[in-house]
Amino acid sequence: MAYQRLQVSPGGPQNWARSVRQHAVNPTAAAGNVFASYNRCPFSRITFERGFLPSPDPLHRLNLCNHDSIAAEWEAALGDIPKLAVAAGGVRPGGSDIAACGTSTTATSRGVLRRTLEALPPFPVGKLLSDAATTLASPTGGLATAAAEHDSTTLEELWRAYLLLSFLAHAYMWCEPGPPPSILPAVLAVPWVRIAAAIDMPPILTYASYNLCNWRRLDAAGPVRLGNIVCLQNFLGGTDEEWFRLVHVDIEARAGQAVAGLEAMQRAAAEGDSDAVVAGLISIAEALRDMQATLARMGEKCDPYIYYQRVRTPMSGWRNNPDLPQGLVYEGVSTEPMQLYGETGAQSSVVHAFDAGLGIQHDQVWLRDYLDTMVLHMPPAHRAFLRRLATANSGPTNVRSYVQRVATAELRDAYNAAVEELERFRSQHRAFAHSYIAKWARKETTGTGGSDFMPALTGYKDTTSRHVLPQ
Ligand code: HEM
Repeated sequence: MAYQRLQVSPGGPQNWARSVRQHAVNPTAAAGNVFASYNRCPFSRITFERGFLPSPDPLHRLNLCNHDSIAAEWEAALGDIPKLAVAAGGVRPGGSDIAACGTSTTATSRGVLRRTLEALPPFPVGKLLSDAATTLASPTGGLATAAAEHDSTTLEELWRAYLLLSFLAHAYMWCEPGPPPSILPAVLAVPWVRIAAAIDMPPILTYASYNLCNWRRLDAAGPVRLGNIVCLQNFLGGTDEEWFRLVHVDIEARAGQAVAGLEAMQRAAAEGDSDAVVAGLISIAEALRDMQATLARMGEKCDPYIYYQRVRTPMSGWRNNPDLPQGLVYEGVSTEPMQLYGETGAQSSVVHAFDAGLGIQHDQVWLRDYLDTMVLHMPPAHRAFLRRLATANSGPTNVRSYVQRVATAELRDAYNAAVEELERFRSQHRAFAHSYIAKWARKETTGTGGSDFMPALTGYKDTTSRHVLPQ
């Protein structure tokens, strides 16, 4: 299936934004902009130590649970997902492939998982939003300071609520056997849309909720590295799912050494500081080598067959997904189905940031459009960061142009080494997409992010290598 054809859908990439605007009946709607404000959210600081991962570390549970029994009930349901999924019969292996082979059931079933989630009391969304608005108006500004202490309701709390509702909704959709339902019940849909709107995110499982907000350190003083991190939340659970996610978190942290210096590198280009530009380029190459070393460890504890059969399905969305060709109706929000891409590494800001820093342009429209759409699934602070990097490319801060103009061997070699490492990462990653997905698919399949992924990943890799500068 050609990716270009996949692009044509009634939903459109802005469908979620439009629906959210129309239906977010948020009593604190005026405060919506406050919640999405860049300098107060846990994603606003992009650091050398942890890159795009949030600071402080993600919340383990809603603080509201301390004095709200209904919030505690929702957290308990979240913790029970792996158990409920097993009791209900587990995910449908391999997504729509099995349906194509005629071995799945035809009608959507309502097993114990779906029945349990439907019976939850209304999520305390109004309380969370009004508490957050109050805290943000306070002198501490919503940051987790000593004064705010652990029980303060902050933006972190809204991101935790986003994770909670995203996992519960995707468990409802995908963690029972048989075809998925075409309607998400209001008990899940309404609070999910409202919380997502408040933090300016789409109501779908994103890389931010699946990976960025989903880890804790075993030794709180130790590094964010494999061996010292575990997941906060799983769908089915088990080593393979946990490891798949933790490899992403480790990669995000390792990228920090380079992404946090990208804007400084661009400024150095404008100031003609060649040594600083070379240093920035070397740090990109080093970060990419570290990222490859971590990605190479994926197979240690995440088996390709288990990944394909069990880990992958719950990440799926409802756009370009043959299981839900019309999309999904969010009951209580709209009677029109929404079409949204599922979770994918393409929503990580790291590779987008390196593309921007190195001036790599994906000229083919279908490749560029897909990455642009993935940016809409990132935290607002990261979108703003990528916009700044892209804007800088139109002036003297463009690093690639600077390297071409000054043309010393040292600059060119450092630039080419960074581009070559990015191409190696993409090439290695493409091989993983083949051995973890394409190899097992019995018919053409799309990524959980909805792309025709093998041609797309080849395209991104080839475009990258074409940016190596001639000697
Ligand atoms: C077994 C491991 C992995 C598999 C099977 C896999 C699969 C995929 C697939 C299928 C896509 C196409 C988009 C879609 O979902 O439709 C994709 C895109 C992407 N993934 Fe992964 N992925 C894996 C690990 C990772 C990791 C660890 C990262 C690191 C952050 C990552 C970053 C990306 C990026 C940046 C893209 C966009 C394409 C590009 O810019 O080259 N992936 N991945």
